[in-house]
Amino acid sequence: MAVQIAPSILNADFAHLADEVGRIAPAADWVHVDVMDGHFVPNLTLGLPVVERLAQASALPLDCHLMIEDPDRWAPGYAEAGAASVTFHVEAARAPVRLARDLRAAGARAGLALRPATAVDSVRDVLGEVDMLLLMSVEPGFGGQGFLDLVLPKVRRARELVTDLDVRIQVDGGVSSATIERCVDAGADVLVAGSAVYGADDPAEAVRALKAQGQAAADASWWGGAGS
Ligand SMILES: O=C(CO)[C@H](O)[C@H](O)COP(=O)(O)O
Ligand SMILES: [Co+2]
Repeated sequence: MAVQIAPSILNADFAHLADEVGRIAPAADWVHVDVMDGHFVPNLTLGLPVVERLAQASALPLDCHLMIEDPDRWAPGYAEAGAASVTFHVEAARAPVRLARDLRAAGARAGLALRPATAVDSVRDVLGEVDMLLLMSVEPGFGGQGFLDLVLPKVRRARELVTDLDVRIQVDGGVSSATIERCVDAGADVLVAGSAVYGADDPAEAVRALKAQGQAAADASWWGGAGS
């Protein structure tokens, strides 16, 4: 299974978003768009109108990470706006199964996100309804935070639980050349990297380097190639 890199534009220049996506487009698999509402997390970023225009302007598929309250109400709009993947937090959703089905019906991949303190086993019965499980390795809200090692056993557990399912495991927060191997070795196959990519002189080259490092770790891992 190919390891994928989804650079987060959280630390990109918001005045030139389309250009910033263009800088990673030659190397990235997705562009990770962090939507924050100032309620679910103590930060406010961007919303539906920006995502709608970015989906039209971007050469990459949009991987929207919704850190918002009431995703049951708002998330399907992101799928309709053109996001290829829409991930909502289980801590905020009232009806995660229905919402995942709504997202898929709207043509998007459905993702379920867990804050660092939320146990993977709490969503095991829902995994058959989603395309991706996002495990946060920082408290959501800000880029540039230190990686929380506590995510690693959660990633391993998640990889065990999706053995017979077509579900990607995404790790988000503090992913860099110093942490990516541990994430992939545990079982992650989609890595979000914000500051490690946009803080580099050559963001596309940073993505290529992370991908090569991640793929080598996957090939050597206990689960390597086991996923679909
Ligand atoms: O969801 C997020 C924060 O809530 C971001 O995707 C994440 O923090 C990426 O930035 P960095 O790689 O700098 O940690
Ligand atoms: Co994110």
